[in-house]
Amino acid sequence: MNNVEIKNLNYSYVNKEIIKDISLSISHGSFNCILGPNGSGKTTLVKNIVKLLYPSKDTIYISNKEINEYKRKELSRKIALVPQSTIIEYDFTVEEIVMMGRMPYQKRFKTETEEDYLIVKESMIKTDTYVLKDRFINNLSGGEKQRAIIARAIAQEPQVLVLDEPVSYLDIHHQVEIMKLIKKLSLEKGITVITILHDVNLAIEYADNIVLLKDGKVYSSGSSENIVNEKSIKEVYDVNVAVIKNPITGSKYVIPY
Ligand SMILES: Nc1ncnc2c1ncn2[C@@H]1O[C@H](COP(=O)(O)OP(=O)(O)OP(=O)(O)O)[C@@H](O)[C@H]1O
Repeated sequence: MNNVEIKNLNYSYVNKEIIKDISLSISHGSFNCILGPNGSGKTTLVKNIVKLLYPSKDTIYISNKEINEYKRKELSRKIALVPQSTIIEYDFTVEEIVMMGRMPYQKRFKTETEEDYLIVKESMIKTDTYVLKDRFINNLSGGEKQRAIIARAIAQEPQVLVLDEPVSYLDIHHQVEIMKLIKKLSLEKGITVITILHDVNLAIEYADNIVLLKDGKVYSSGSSENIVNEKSIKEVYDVNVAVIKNPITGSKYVIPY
């Protein structure tokens, strides 16, 4: 069953065409990585998928329902975004930020329930942010803040989790922890993951499906076995690479030279 279906999506900023006739079928519970050079349209594509930008009618379907037919709160229960950077104007604590993930489930003028607090606590424990719960978000390091934003998205209990370069600010320990956590959520809870990554090798390790974007078009899409090779990486990123076998995992490993 497909969870996210994109049909002939085009998107332009003012007069500049960025997304050019993209079609993708993303199956329920799969782990998808979007790769491509700077400016190739990755963020613009995911902003369309979460309706931060407005895709034209009949181009994006979430659980077989056209995205424009969703009410905002209903869509927020289906799909959560971890953006590339998050600016928070006011001094909220980590716990308050993560609680914001529960807003799509709360009735107007009602306070948080015990269940909300439980889910918020679990989300913080999973992302290693529980120890930070009373700290102000704007006093945290980039990586700590990023983990809190991921906790907020998890607290949203989405069916589709969309992440824009979620590990860019993280040290190697937390990179691995967060990628493992996202993979676990995908496997155990059947969450569909769509994540932008810059690290091709990380994508090879975690993705069921890789989408290689070039100039706003899908260059290729499929398993790393099928689509990652010297030619595709050269054509998409304009860099020479050797693709070897990872001695630990047995999967492909890309070395630029
Ligand atoms: N709000 C905007 N108005 C006009 N042009 C924009 C806007 N946002 C992005 N662009 C342009 O659209 C193109 C694609 O940008 P996008 O952020 O989608 O690329 P990306 O692949 O995510 O890049 P990166 O890897 O650098 O994050 C770029 O040329 C960018 O300058």
